[in-house]
Amino acid sequence: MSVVSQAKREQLEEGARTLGLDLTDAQIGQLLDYGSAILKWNKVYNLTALRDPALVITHHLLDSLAAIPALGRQQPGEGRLLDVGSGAGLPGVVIAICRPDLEVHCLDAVAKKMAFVQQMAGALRLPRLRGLHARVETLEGRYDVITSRAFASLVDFVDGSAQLLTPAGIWMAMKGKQPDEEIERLQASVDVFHVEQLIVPGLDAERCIVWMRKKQS
Ligand SMILES: C[S@@+](CC[C@H](N)C(=O)[O-])C[C@H]1O[C@@H](n2cnc3c(N)ncnc32)[C@H](O)[C@@H]1O
Repeated sequence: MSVVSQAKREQLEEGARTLGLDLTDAQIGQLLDYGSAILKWNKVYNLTALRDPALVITHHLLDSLAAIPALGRQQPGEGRLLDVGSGAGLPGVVIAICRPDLEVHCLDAVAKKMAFVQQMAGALRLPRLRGLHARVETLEGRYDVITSRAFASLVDFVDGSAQLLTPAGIWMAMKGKQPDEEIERLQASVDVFHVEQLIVPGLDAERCIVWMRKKQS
């Protein structure tokens, strides 16, 4: 853990506490190692525009961690989760660290980003994490939760992944400002059952999760 210092550990621990997360030392260590790896391998894999470790903590790690309590309320038990357009593995790798009960598949159309996620699965000893290289429209499988962060419009996210969601499954779209226009453009077959505002420690920006499911006919 060379790039991220002790000061960053404290920043992450304090942020996690503010979010009400009771993470173990091992999980904090995995998160810091992951943040360090993003910066270390950035030139090879083209993972992030950020260069400052403090910003990786707030904008990537804490921003993703802010969704963990909400995910726990919607999916308290085990299941299969797909993170679409995952890039460096956000939020999928953070979810895999915090929720070892879930099988987490990160998906991206860019092969080298998923090579990085697969590398993280080994380095961070996360046997239930996988990096999948494919376009979402062509993927096969069934998932209980499908997430995305900074991926696409809600319509494109839902249309592209509907074939992958179990009948009782839920979509978790991480967004900035509440996307009212995108919500209006969703098909009538999609039920937006909750829009949840998030506060990210150290980040002065609007964040929300749009929770959706298929309407039962
Ligand atoms: C803006 S990045 C967001 C990455 C990450 N979720 C984050 O929050 O930092 C969007 C990602 O979606 C991927 N992507 C775009 N279209 C895709 C598709 N049809 N199927 C899978 N991934 C796709 C891109 O390669 C890119 O890595």
